[in-house]
Parts: sequence; structure tokens; C-alpha cells
Amino acid sequence: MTSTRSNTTIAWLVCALVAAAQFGNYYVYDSIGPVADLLQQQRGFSDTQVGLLNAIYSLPNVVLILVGGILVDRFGAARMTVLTAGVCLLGALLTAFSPSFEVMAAGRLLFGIGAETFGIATMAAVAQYFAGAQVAFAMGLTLAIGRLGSFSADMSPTWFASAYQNWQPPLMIAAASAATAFAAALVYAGIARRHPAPGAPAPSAERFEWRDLLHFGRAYWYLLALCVLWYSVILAFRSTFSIKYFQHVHGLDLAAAGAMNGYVYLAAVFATPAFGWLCDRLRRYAPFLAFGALLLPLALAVLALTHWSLWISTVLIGISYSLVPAVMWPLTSKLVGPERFGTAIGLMWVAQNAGISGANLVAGWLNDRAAAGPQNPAGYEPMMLFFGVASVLGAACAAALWLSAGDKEHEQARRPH
Ligand SMILES: C[C@H](NC(=O)[C@@H](N)CCCCN)C(=O)O
Repeated sequence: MTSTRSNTTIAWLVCALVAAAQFGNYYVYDSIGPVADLLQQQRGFSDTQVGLLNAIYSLPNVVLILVGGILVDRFGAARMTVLTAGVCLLGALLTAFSPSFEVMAAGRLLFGIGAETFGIATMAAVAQYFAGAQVAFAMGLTLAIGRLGSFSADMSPTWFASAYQNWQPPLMIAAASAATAFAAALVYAGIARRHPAPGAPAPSAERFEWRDLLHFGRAYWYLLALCVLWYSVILAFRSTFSIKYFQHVHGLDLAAAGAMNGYVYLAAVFATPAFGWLCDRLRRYAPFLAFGALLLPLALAVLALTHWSLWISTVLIGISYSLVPAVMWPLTSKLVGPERFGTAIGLMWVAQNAGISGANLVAGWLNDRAAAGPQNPAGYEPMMLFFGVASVLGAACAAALWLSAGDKEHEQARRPH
């Protein structure tokens, strides 16, 4: 009894440390947008250079994140969390103290290499300490604190207004949050050494076999396809094009369009753990995933085909953005064994990073080709059709997943009690 209680305390301590580390990491990820204007005014960076500072995060991960996932399975979540948090800190410091654009880009590259593998290692940590019970709630909480990091970076020009006289202090604040993440990772690794997770596989010295990648079950491949389609649409639309779409098609000014977009993050801070808790309580995952995936094409249809209040589509996207991640990652931990969890997520994120880059390029190309803009709002229709079709395909994959692995017995099969 006492031992169960102390295991639970340790699990929640690990969850809190992982969440603190996620906060710092997501803050650094979103720290470029708020200084973009200062970088242009004070350092003469072009739009392409500013864009590259974020693109360079995803590009290497189209390949490297798979290696990262394999390393997490091989060397364990705790060691990889510390290592990658250290790489992220170096990247953030290089970015903040860069004398030139090239060094700043190298800093963002280093940060990207560390951050995605850090994401897998921290997720594996939570999956191992909460193997079975409450895994979705715990993952949802860490994700929510990560989203709070993104929201804080967006709000930093208001919260740290005096730092925004020059491009460098905001990036030093970002480096300080990377240092906090590193400290949290060190404390977590210390705890993991003394109190290993009950669900942790022993670090394996087995040689990696490429053909092992094909041995995941059918449900996993549906999940991977959903991950690519859903994240590609939601990130390419919400992080890149939605603000100008709201301005040009729905007549909002920049501040109102930005705020409308930001509410989705804020909603996710509260709703992600709440949905995780609900799934754990009802012990059902796949039906919730299918419902969340279906809300995305519905929201896009409301935006593109009706003149209904923008609040309706924002609420629908907000629920989808909270529900799908709240279920997708815990469900992955139930569909694959703990010894292959890192590899499974790594493979998903390889395809996801390629999909996000591709969706951004295709949507931009469609907009340019149709001359989309304030004078020609109809020019956004091909982009919306593209996002609509991709999100319907994503919802179809979620439905197929529900049919193939979403029955009650299957979803609870890996529960230890
Ligand atoms: C957990 C999940 N993260 C990812 O999918 C990452 N590959 C990309 C994260 C980019 C922003 N930090 C998520 O954030 O929902």
C-alpha cells in the first residue's frame, strides 16, 4: 500500500518535471515569431531568412527523428531527455548570442535536432511511469503545460514589454527557459536512477533492424496516417495561413485575427488534460480520436462554406486541437510495446515533419497560383479544398482505426490491472 502510494508520488513528480521541461522547450520553439519584426529592423533579415529560422527546425527531422526514437529505445528515456535538453540549451544559447544569421540558423538547427527527440523521450517517460492507468491524463497535462509555453512566448511582448526594445533580450529569455528545461531534465534523470519506472524496458543492446519498422500492426499504420494528415492540416493552416485567411476572407484586423488564432492554444491548455482524464476514466480512446479528427473537416467546411460566426469554427478547431493529441499519444503507447515506443513515435514524426513541410509548400503554391489576397478572397478556395480533402482522409483513417483496434477489449488489453 505504502509502496503503491510512493510509486504514485514519484510518477506525479516525474510528470511535473517533464511538464516543466516541456514548457521551456515549447517556449523556445515559438520564440522567433515575436522577434521577427525586430530581426528585420535591427539585423536586416529578409522574410525568407526569418522563415528559414523555423523551417530549419523541421527539415533535419524528416530523417533524424527516427534515429532519435531508436536512441530513446536503446539508451532509455531519462538519459535521452538530459542529452537532448542539453542540445536544446546549446541551440538556444547559440541563437541568442549569434553574431550572424548563419550562426543563428545553426542554433535553430541544433535546437530542432534536440527538441524533437526530447519530445519522444519525455513522452516515453510519462508512458512508462503511468503504464496503463491515467496515461492520457498525465500526457495531456504535460502537453497542456507545453502549450502554455507556446502561449507565453506569444504573450511575451506584453509580459516582458521592456525586453522588446532589442532583438537579443527576448531570445535570452528563451535561452533561460531552455536552461530551466535542462535543470528539470537533470532532476527527473536523478529520480529515474533511484526509482526506475515500473513500465520501463531495460535499455537494449540489440542491433537495430530496418525490417522491424514494418512489423507494427495495422492499427499503428492508421494512426501514423492520421498523425501525418491531421498535424499537416492543423499546423499548416493554424500556424501559417489562418491569420491572413481570417483577415482577407472574413475581414478581421491583424490583432483580432491573431487573438482568434491564440484562443485555440489557450483552450488546449485546459481541454487537453480534461479530455485525457475523460478517456482514462471511460477507458475508451479510439472513438474519441475519431470524433476529434472529424471536427477538423467540419470546422474547415464551416469556415469555407458558411458566413457563420468565426467562434463556431474556432470552438470546433479548439476541441479537435485538444482532443486528438490528448488521445493519439496515449493510444500509441497502448498499441505498441514499451520497448518499441520511441521507434514508433520516431517513425510517425518522420512522416509528420515531411507532411507539415509539404502541406505548407502546397498551400502556399495554391494561394500564389490563385492570386489569393484581400482583393481576391476566392483565391483561398483551392487551399481550403486541399485542407478539407486531407482532413477528411485523416478522419477516415481515424474511423478505420476505431474499427480495427477500437473495441473495448483491445484498448484495455495492455492495462496491467
Ligand atoms: C506532441 C506533439 N508534438 C509533435 O507532434 C512534434 N513532432 C511537433 C511539435 C512542434 C511544436 N512544438 C504535439 O505538440 O501535439
